[in-house]
Amino acid sequence: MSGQVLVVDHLAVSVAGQQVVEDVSFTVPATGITAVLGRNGVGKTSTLKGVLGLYQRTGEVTLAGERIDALPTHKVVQRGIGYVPEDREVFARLTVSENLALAERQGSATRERREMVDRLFPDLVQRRDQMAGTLSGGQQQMVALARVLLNDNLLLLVDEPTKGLAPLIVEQVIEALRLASATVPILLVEQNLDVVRRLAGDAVVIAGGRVVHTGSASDLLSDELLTQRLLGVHAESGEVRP
Ligand SMILES: Nc1ncnc2c1ncn2[C@@H]1O[C@H](COP(=O)(O)OP(=O)(O)OP(=O)(O)O)[C@@H](O)[C@H]1O
Repeated sequence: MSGQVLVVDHLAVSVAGQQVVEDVSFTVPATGITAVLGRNGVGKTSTLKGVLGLYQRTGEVTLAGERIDALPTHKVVQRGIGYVPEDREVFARLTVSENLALAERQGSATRERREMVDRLFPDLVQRRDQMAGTLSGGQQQMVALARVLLNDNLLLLVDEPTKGLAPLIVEQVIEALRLASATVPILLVEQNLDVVRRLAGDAVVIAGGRVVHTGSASDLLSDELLTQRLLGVHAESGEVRP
């Protein structure tokens, strides 16, 4: 396989008849974490949903060398894209182990994968009989990540995993993402630039429905003027602003 797991070429995305992503092109390397950055409402989430086919899209999307842009969402997922949505979305009134059991795709989860997930998230092993709704935000994020790691994915799309979490919990999520990214490449939407600096190899910046910058995340974030211009924030001061 080439060095890219995902190639997005001239993707346009519409929701409720309105175009929310105009023309987005970028590639995702087959290893590590690639960050999608941009001010609020520029279309980061819609880009992920366009790749998944949840929103109507045009353009070319190629996963591991095969076009997936004409496929319905369930086929995209079967080809090997795991999605961790914003706000985690665990089944609150089911236990941790029930949440995980429901995520296992037929023929994909193996004993080795279950053991790997148990090794990555020992906290979840201890809490397997706890209702997911009573977990902390960070633990819920671990459930959400564990669910996609149970399956044999080529790529994970992870949307704002640290949103609304306390700093200590953010540290746990960073560690979980770091461990997860050693097993599968991740396309990460993230507003917290400290998290991006610590995790991401590459960054894709969206503005006005288009990609306005691609390149090394650390090069971008070490360039004060560029970060300020593209994201409206000084690199060392944390969150991307509207
Ligand atoms: N389901 C929807 N119905 C109507 N409009 C939508 C819907 N989803 C997204 N939009 C609109 O599309 C635009 C892009 O939204 P999107 O959530 O993709 O941006 P974002 O960059 O992820 O923003 P944020 O950082 O706030 O999560 C926004 O103007 C938003 O209001």
